[in-house]
Amino acid sequence: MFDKHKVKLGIAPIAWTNDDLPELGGENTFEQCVSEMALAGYAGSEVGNKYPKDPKVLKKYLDIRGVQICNAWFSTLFTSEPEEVTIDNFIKHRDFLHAVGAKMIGCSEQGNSIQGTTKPVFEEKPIYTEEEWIKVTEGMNKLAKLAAEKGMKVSFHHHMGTGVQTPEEVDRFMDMTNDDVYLLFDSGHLAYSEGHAEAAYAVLRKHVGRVAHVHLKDIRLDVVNKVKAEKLSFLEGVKLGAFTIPGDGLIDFKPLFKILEEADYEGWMVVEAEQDPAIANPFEYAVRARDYIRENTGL
Ligand SMILES: O=C1C[C@@H](O)[C@H](O)[C@@H](O)C1=O
Ligand SMILES: [Co+2]
Repeated sequence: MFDKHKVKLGIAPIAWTNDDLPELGGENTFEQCVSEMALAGYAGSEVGNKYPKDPKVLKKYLDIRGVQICNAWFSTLFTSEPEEVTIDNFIKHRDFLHAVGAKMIGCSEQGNSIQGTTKPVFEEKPIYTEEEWIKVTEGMNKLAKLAAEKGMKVSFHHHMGTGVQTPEEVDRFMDMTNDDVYLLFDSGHLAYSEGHAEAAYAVLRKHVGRVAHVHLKDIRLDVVNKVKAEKLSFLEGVKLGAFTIPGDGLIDFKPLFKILEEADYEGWMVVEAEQDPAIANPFEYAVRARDYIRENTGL
C-alpha cells in the first residue's frame, strides 16, 4: 500500500485541451477543466496554456477546488540554442512554479525533437551526437542547481520523437547526469517506443531510485502499430488515439505500482492521457482512471 502522505495523485489538462494540437478541446474552458479534475478526485494538476499566467490568480482558482500545481512542462533547447537561452527561460519558469507552490520542474529536450512536426516519429527521431549528449546532460546538471536554489527539483521526461526515447537512451542520460537530475517516468512513452509494457517495467525497476515524478499513461497498441507501419507522425498518432488512460490500454499497471511502492516512492503520480476530447470525454475518462488507480493502489 502506498503511503497517502507521500504519494499524491494528479491529472494533466492535456485530455481537456491539448497545447500540442490546439484544435483538440479548443472549446473546453480552464474552469471546466480544473473543476472536473477536482470532482473526479484529483489533488493536483499540471499547467496548460489556458491557465492564468499570474500565479496569484491561478492559485485562487485552484485553492478553492483543493487542487495544487504539481509540475509544468519545460522545453530545454540545449541542442539548438546557446545555453543561456534555456537558462533564462528556465529561471522564469522556475520562479512561476515556485510562486504557485510546486516543487518539481519536468523538462524535455526540444531543440531537435520531432514530436511537434509532421515527420514519421519512429523513423526520424533524433539520435544525439556525442556533442549533443554532452550539451543536454551538462545543461540538465546546471538546471538542477538552479532548481535547488528554490528548494525544487528537475526531472527529465523521456519522450517519443526525441533523443531520449528508448530504454538505452534513458540509461545513457541517467549515466551522464548527476544524481540531483531526476527521471520523469512516463509509462506510455516507453511502451510506445518498444511496443510492450515490459520496457516500462524494466526502466522503472532500473531507475526507480531517481524517479521523482510519474506520468501514468497507457497506449492502444493497434494504433501505435499503425503509426509505425504507415510512418505517421507523433501528433497524427495522438489524433488517432495512440494514448489512453491507465486501465484502458496495453499496460497492466499493477507491476509498476508495485515497483514504486517497494522503492518507497515519494511524489506525484499524474494521469496524462491525451486523446481527442470529442471522442473520449475528459471527465468520464478522468473518473475511470481514478477508479482504476483506487482499485489497484488503495490511493
Ligand atoms: O508529458 C507530456 C507533455 C505533452 O505535451 C506531451 O506531448 C505528452 O505526450 C507528454 O507525455
Ligand atoms: Co508525459
